[in-house]
Amino acid sequence: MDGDGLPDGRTTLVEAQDLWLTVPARANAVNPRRDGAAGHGALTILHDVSLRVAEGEALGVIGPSGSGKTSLLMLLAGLERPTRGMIRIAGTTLGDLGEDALARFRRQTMGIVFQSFQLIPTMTALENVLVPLELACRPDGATAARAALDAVGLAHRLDHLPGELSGGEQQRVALARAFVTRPRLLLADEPTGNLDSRTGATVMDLLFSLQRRYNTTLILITHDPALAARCHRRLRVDDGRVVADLPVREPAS
Ligand SMILES: Nc1ncnc2c1ncn2[C@@H]1O[C@H](COP(=O)(O)OP(=O)(O)OP(=O)(O)O)[C@@H](O)[C@H]1O
Repeated sequence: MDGDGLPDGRTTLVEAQDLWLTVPARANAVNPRRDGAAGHGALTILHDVSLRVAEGEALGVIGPSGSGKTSLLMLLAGLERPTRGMIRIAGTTLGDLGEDALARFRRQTMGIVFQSFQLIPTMTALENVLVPLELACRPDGATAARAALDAVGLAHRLDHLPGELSGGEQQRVALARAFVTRPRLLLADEPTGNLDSRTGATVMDLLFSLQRRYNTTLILITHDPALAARCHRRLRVDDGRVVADLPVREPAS
């Protein structure tokens, strides 16, 4: 079984329980919080965070700068390990996996979109989108990558390097790369943060349309209240804690 049932019959895809993230004090320069939770001078970035996200749900994560949103996303992606607590995604407990198994699980289950696009600069758009397909040993890789770039309106830019594309185009390549393996979970960290508002709106229309088309579970970090309002639910984080979990609502279109 993939996950527990929620009261309304939906399946839980992502579950986090009592997550703490603590780092040595000297590593933190921006928002030090010294509560000694993990020894003298340790900084606790996340405190006792729990959440559940249903399959197909879009969750917006909002909160002030430095409140811990990206740190939470890094834990959910398995790119960082929590100091305490449990994360279960699609029935798999991340803490049970070693690094190789975790990387494999991440490739099979998740797509990640970053504010800074994170494309490989020496590879063309097509080659960038091919990377996750090749790692998954997909024999139809080239066809799938072309179709994914077509779906984001970039069929005519397959052979261009990221440096030859605009910011919005680069983020569309990143979306194609994230969705090409049809991940069950898409993690997006301020995907429009480096784009002007008009380009950002186009990228987000595309992201939500792909999310709905594939029934992808979405966890979206955003500073933009209008984007958060397009999600089914909003989680407000402040000072490393979840301070509000605003209930399911009809998302704005
Ligand atoms: N590896 C680390 N070592 C030390 N401090 C860290 C580390 N990662 C994050 N922090 C600190 O944890 C706090 C939360 O950072 P995080 O990037 O999660 O916040 P955020 O809510 O995403 O902020 P923003 O909206 O500005 O991107 C910040 O004070 C940051 O400096």
